[in-house]
Amino acid sequence: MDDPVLLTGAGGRVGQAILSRLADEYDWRLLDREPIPAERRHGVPESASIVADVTDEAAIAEAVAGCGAVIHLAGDPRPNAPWDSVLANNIDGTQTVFSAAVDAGVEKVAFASSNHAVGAYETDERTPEMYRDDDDYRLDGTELPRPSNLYGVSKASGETLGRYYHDHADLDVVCVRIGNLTEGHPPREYERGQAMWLSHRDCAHLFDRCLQADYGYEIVYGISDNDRKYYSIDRAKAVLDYAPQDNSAEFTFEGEPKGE
Ligand SMILES: NC(=O)C1=CN([C@@H]2O[C@H](COP(=O)(O)OP(=O)(O)OC[C@H]3O[C@@H](n4cnc5c(N)ncnc54)[C@H](O)[C@@H]3O)[C@@H](O)[C@H]2O)C=CC1
Ligand SMILES: O=C1O[C@H](COP(=O)(O)O)[C@@H](O)[C@H](O)[C@H]1O
Repeated sequence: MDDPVLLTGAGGRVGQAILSRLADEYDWRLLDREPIPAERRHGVPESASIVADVTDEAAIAEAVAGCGAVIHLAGDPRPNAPWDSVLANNIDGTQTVFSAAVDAGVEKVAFASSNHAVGAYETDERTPEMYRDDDDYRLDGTELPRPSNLYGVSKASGETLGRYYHDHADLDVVCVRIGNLTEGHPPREYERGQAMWLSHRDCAHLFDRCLQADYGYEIVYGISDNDRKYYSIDRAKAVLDYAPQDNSAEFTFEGEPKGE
């Protein structure tokens, strides 16, 4: 990807996992509604950092002009976020980004979806067994959304907006149902979190592949190669050439490295 890449939500947790490892690999444009301090730009110049809300059509049109790709992360990430917030930040904001991307002739958009788009598959009958490494239950991205909450509804809506802009405007879209991103170790003493752990380096690698690979419309799961898992990463491997390096089984339940 030689053209500039717009990274929305660049100042947040996922944005930092990506930028801290890939700052030198792309001609980034960073966008966040909060100013991004120098230490969180990782060498990207201030002139390439835009302070704007993703619901601001004019600002997003300007931000995306000339870009070849967008990684769209900006939004309210709280599983308990209220409807008014996810409606504005996650649904309206995502529609604004997809629409502006199409108008600007952007080639591909990687959209940060979530495990909460499908959280209701975790029924009382299946849990906690499905979080364990001896259970073979898998979601693979072909299943219908079954959101956990209104935040999950907003993420399913983003996936559907991506489908719409792919089908009607030929935009290449990959929706990454991100699991649980933590730095340095998997979520501590949390079976579900350890089954859907996404390490920082696997996160950066996965979004790098989203920028490099060829695809039309895809839904993939964004987790590390955990022994415990109920999300298949086969599609991400096949389509994106995703090759994760981390596995929550290399840590104790308390989150300490097991060592050799
Ligand atoms: N952290 C995780 O484990 C997971 C994150 N995700 C998704 O990944 C994306 C990023 O999440 P995090 O980095 O964890 O959240 P975060 O809250 O750390 O970062 C989000 C960033 O987006 C910005 N932002 C929020 N609303 C905005 C708006 N209307 N306009 C412009 N900027 C806005 C915030 O200022 C913040 O810097 C979100 O869409 C979230 O739903 C999905 C699954 C798991
Ligand atoms: O989508 C998200 O999911 C992760 C994991 O969910 P949790 O309910 O197990 O915490 C969450 O940490 C993150 O904030 C959210 O954006």
